[in-house]
Amino acid sequence: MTSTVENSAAHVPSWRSLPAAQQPEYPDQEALARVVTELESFPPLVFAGECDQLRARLGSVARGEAFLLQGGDCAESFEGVGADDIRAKVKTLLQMGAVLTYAASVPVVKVGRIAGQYSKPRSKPTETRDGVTLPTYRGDSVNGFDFTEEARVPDPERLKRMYHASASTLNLVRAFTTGGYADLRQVHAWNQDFVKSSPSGQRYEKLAREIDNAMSFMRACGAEPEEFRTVEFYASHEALLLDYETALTRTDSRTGHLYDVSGHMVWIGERTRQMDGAHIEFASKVRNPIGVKLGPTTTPEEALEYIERLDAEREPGRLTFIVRMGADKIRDRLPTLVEKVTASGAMPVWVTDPMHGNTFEAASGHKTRRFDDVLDEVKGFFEVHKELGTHPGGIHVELTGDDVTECVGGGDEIFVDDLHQRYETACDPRLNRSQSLDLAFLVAEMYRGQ
Ligand SMILES: O=C[C@H](O)[C@H](O)COP(=O)(O)O
Ligand SMILES: C=C(OP(=O)(O)O)C(=O)O
Repeated sequence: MTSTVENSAAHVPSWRSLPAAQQPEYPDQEALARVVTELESFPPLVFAGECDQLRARLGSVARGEAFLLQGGDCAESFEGVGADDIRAKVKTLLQMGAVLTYAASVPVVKVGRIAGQYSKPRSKPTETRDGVTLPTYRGDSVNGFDFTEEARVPDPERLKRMYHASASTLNLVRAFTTGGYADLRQVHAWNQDFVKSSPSGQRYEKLAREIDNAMSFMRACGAEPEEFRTVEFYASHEALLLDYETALTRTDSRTGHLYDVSGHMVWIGERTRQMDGAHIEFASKVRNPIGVKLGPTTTPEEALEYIERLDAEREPGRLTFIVRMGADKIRDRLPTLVEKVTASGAMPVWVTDPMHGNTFEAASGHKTRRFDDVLDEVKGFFEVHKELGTHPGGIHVELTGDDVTECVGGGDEIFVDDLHQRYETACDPRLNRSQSLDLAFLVAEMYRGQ
């Protein structure tokens, strides 16, 4: 991972002249220009070689040899850059990874929605409370969550805070995943604060004992691979704010290619995937593995055009389609997409995001999701792939390591009346730790049945 990445200020990025949806309207353009110049001088957050490695891992997923677990916050916050918060998220993903690897017997590629997920596209530009209308909150990278006029003004200085928050997070994630915390001999330790109180924790503990036995057996046979001690973990976020992503796009001196060094993988969201828009053009120019969210209105022709634009070489691992149709639509809409894409000879990674198509507002006013709808969309995704003989490549979920009450249902059931108890998300409702583990067990069962 020694590639040097140079600043690409000399390149005139083609995407800058195209319409870009969901960008903040900064009142002070000179301040923005100063911040962008500063960001261009900052070192990369990830190395180009790491992005290549993730592309290769996703290539295995595309070929049906591995499974992608992508998850983390809906919106990271600058306040959440504490060790406890980050550890809880990493721990949850490691536990889910252990469940999937062991119970589904498949290598799991672990990618966090982490260290860069600070920007949110919104349905409406404004929010009204008690007759007062203010600009909507667009993530800590843009404006403040507080409902005040001052907080809601987009501030370019926040782009620098996003960079520094991402750097600290990534630093800790790297320490956790390579410095001993992710050692498989810790499978029990990850569960310690959790096991007694929760059914999923108890189920996990049983699985951890089996993993322990399997490892003891392997050690007795003289085998203790490096993979037991460290975990490959990658960072991803939505490439939404093009001022930021462009400033962190650099030329890799090894190859001369552009890489967005703000994260290993970036995705283009449902609201910014316009074919003639700046986001798709941007994604077409960088060599990172790219995700595109596909909502229920996506046509097969569009999917094929994304492949032409983003993966003309048909390189397995380059393009991931993150399907978020809703539990009520996936069985109807996904089959034609998969059929036509497969018939074209392309081999994208197919991943289900069972969160974004299943949001509704509870009577209390909380945005929420039913665990059963999430599960049903995942089931639909597996059914479609089974029917077509294609590979259900992974899941993409919004989750947290904390015991929040944002989504209803799950084995340790949360009811609509519980939502107010710990509703902490800055934007969309996340699965809590227990619901995340429940989901991992159920997905492992579905994968085995495939
Ligand atoms: O996380 C995704 C979007 O940013 C989010 O669903 C938008 O939410 P909104 O419809 O409340 O704007
Ligand atoms: C905004 C998101 O999703 P989508 O683009 O699918 O709505 C997200 O994943 O944060």
